[in-house]
Amino acid sequence: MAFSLFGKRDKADQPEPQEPVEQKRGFFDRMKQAVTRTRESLSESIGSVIALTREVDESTFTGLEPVLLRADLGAPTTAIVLENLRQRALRTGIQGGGELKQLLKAELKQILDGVQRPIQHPDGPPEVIMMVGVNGTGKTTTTGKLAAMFTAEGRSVLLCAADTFRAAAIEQLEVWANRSGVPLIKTKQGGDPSAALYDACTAAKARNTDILIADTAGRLHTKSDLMKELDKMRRTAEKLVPGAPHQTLLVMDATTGQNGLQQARLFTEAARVTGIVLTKLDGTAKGGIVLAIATELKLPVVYAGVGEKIDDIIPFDSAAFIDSFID
Ligand SMILES: Nc1nc2c(ncn2[C@@H]2O[C@H](COP(=O)(O)OP(=O)(O)OP(=O)(O)O)[C@@H](O)[C@H]2O)c(=O)[nH]1
Repeated sequence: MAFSLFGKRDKADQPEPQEPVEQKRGFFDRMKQAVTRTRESLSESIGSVIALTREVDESTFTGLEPVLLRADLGAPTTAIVLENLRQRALRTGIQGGGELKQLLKAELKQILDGVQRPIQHPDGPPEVIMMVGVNGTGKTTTTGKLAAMFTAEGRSVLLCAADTFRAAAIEQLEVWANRSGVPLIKTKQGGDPSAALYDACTAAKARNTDILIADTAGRLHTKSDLMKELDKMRRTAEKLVPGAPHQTLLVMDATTGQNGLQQARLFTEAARVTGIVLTKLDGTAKGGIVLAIATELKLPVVYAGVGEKIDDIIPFDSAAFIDSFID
């Protein structure tokens, strides 16, 4: 197995390419842009708590609680953050609000870092990635964006239209495939998604394709026949490619907040999810859901969707997120 961060794949005989400084800067700026709404609302409310803070005491934490809840950290995560902050504040004997803000940032970053883990890539191609999730979260769009991103990084990509349920999904993916110039394996609407995946795995092996991404139909964890279908897809991939699917990415819509989290919790248990893609981060003031995902799902956010265009996806970086989240 080759290990690396941020979805970068290192070929055994090549030194791992460093992420260019400008590219990192670009990701940082785009993250900052994407969480503008969350930051603005948070900064204002944290600002007013801090303005009242001559000395950090219990009233400071009481003041912070609704602020974190409004940013959608959720009750359990907010309670953990405040308790840890209280302990840290006691230990370090901090005084003013400025120091408190730095401690809060450190606390939040630690939560995110705690669930980050290197992506385990297979020793040889193809790497199989399955996109799963409830309806309308952005699976097809994200599949298209990832295809473009990997292609731009010099990897060969094959797409599999395994969403044979939604009428327009195959055509939609075809449009994305054409945009980034990658081949697509599809079957007709209503066809067996596992059969499409079987063909795609066979083709990816024969063509020595680096990455195969399968877009699957939106489903609820409560639909047991559809969850079984996902399981069948997994088994089909595994039969043809050792260790496949190497990544199962749950696509979550950031704008659905705590409701989405509840669905995701049950989904991750059933579908062996390895990481989260958080879409529509650009459209919400509730970016704190990232922290709730870390504490409650114990899964890393691997990519963030920050718009509807083909390049509106960024590898998730906890430092960039926290710096963008709290000014
Ligand atoms: N603003 C914004 N919109 C997004 C993002 N990702 C996806 N969308 C939009 O979300 C809508 C749904 O996206 P799809 O990719 O069709 O969702 P899906 O999960 O494949 O849908 P089903 O197959 O029905 O489950 C589309 O209008 C996308 O343009 C994002 O990161 N930001």
